[in-house]
Amino acid sequence: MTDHLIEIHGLNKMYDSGGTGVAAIDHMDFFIDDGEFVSVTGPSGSGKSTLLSVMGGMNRPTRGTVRVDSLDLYALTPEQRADFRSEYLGFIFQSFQLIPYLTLLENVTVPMAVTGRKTKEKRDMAMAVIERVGLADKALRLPDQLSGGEQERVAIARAIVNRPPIILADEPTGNLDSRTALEIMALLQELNREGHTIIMVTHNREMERHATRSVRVRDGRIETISMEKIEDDELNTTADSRKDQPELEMNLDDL
Ligand SMILES: Nc1ncnc2c1ncn2[C@@H]1O[C@H](COP(=O)(O)OP(=O)(O)OP(=O)(O)O)[C@@H](O)[C@H]1O
Repeated sequence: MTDHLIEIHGLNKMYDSGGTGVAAIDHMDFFIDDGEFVSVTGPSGSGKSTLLSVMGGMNRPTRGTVRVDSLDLYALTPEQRADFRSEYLGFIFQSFQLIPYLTLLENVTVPMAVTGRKTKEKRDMAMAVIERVGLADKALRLPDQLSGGEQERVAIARAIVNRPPIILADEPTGNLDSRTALEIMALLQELNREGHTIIMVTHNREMERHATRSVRVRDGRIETISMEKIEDDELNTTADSRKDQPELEMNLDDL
């Protein structure tokens, strides 16, 4: 049994780029504990998205292991890995990846398609997370009838609807203005406080301070990694910087 929720050992990922190998991940070792909110920052092309997809069981590494809750992800069969993903992971992408012809409610219901839950139960669970992210009055709208920040909240609602212990977020604020980005970060912090472990990839170092620990990558390697949680007073600074922001319409207690 491992003590860490996620363990990365000797990780390497090569891509074939016109006959030349590109090392998107060039030997990484680190771990993430249950309850952390880890930011992964680094310049464009440094391997952040590759790392997230490898950690999410979607991109087989060339060498090394990824263990989640002591499961060796790439020793599983593809079916076992798919089951693992639906049980353990919620994904949030920069581009939202909402289905344009489905309502917000239907979009959030999609990850429950394979859960065998009854239709009413799925609808109730979807509505609970939609309320949670402050969009109950817009549940029957289509994605293009929502603002960018609202679409991001739908993407978050969809990611948490199956109550996964781990949320993987790839540039969750990349398409948002700074005020909306802060609202989204506040929502991620709330989810983290309630027990979701979050790994967030971002090129924006401003977002790093909202996490409890940071990993900086460059050229596929770890440049720096903070081993200690970011202190509470630093997080309070973050909270202070949000004082001027409007109250979020969220019911954070009912999940
Ligand atoms: N499918 C692929 N085939 C070949 N090379 C790839 C592929 N995906 C990524 N790469 C290369 O691997 C390296 C790391 O890419 P990756 O997308 O992981 O970086 P990133 O830090 O997420 O970048 P960005 O911030 O621009 O999204 C880059 O050199 C990229 O060109």
